[in-house]
Amino acid sequence: MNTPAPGSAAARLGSTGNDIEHLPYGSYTHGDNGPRLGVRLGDHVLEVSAVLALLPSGELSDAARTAVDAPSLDALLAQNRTVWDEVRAGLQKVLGDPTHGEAVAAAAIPLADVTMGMPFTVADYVDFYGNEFHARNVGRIFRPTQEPLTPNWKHLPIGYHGRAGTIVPSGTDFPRPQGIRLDPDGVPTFGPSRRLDIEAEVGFVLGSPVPSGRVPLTEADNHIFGLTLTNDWSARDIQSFEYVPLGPNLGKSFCTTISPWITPLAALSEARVAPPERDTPLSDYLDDTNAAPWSFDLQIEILLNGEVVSVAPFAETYWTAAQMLAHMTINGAGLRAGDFFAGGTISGRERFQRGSFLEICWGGSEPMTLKDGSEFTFLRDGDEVCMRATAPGPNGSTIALGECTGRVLPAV
Ligand SMILES: O=C(O)/C=C/C(=O)CC(=O)CC(=O)O
Ligand SMILES: [Ca+2]
Ligand SMILES: [Mg+2]
Repeated sequence: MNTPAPGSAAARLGSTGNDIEHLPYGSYTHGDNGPRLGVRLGDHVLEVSAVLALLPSGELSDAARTAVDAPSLDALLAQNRTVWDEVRAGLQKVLGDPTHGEAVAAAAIPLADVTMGMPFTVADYVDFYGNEFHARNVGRIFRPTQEPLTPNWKHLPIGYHGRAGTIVPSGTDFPRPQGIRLDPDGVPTFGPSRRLDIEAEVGFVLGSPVPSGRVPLTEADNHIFGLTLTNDWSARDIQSFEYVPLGPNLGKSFCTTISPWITPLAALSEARVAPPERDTPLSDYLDDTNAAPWSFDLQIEILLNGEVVSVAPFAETYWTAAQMLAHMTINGAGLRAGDFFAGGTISGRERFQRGSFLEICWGGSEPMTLKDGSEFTFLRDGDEVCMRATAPGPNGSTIALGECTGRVLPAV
């Protein structure tokens, strides 16, 4: 990797996974100050507007200066790729410059001293179903007498609209959801979920609004600002009773956790890989035969109470984020700054590459044995799930995505 100039903030503060090639954004509160838009360098957060104020006057556009003088990413998302790139280049310039190293390091705040909030205001939220291994597994478990893959699956990225208002930043504990599910005798009964689960996903943050419709595959880079690890907590018993025929609703709308750090797309330039080979001809708007590679080499580790229980390979996801975005807008629907979509539960070929306990433990019929010898199927009160991932970064660096953690509290 490029060694940062001695004395620069990058040299003083940067660490593997969070060096000058990464620079994820978040919204932090420090004592009575904040929330403010921050950028992460090593185990510190820096106020973006303060860092960019160190650029020589005239080097930053008014649009960029105004957008970062803000509590979160919202104003920056409302700008466009040119401004996004300008801000990142400005941060890299200041943080790599030894002249500013001492001042920036003195103003840096240890992560242990801040509270991270939602990095942006979620506008609309869509959750896709883009991974073929997951879709086949869930099909077999939920609909054992039918073809696992529905007839539409290879023709379009299936998705449903989720609940934007219950997306929370990592570290937010939540009570076990309650709802109507079948009791052991098959009678619909109200009560706490008995099949509380996770879904390991990558979420994509959108910006550069389009008032109405159509973001072609070639424009995806101009609208996908960045990405974040996402856990779409799912109450399988509530979900499996309610979802016919309109899809998931309360079984998934109680809480969705994201990492508070949004990794900019530019930091993942080296992690981009081709998606799995397509075996079904696609409509022109989805046909990515000759498109730039739009998948990512990301291995997502899933930890249950600190124990790694699965490693989910994102690159196995069949539909790409560019295709999902093209699909979301092909009917004329525009996009707003802060729109967010998750790509679907990530699973691979092997059992311990699956991104949900539903799949790993096959609907509860195949418990897994934890390190302490106990058997596990679905989440218990007090369980904590953490997701983390690394990817190859620019110039030989490593990108460590921000962690996505949550804990289940007893039902209220
Ligand atoms: O009913 C089904 O086949 C599956 C439902 C889901 O798993 C929904 C979901 O959240 C999609 C995903 O994350 O892949
Ligand atoms: Ca999901
Ligand atoms: Mg959810």
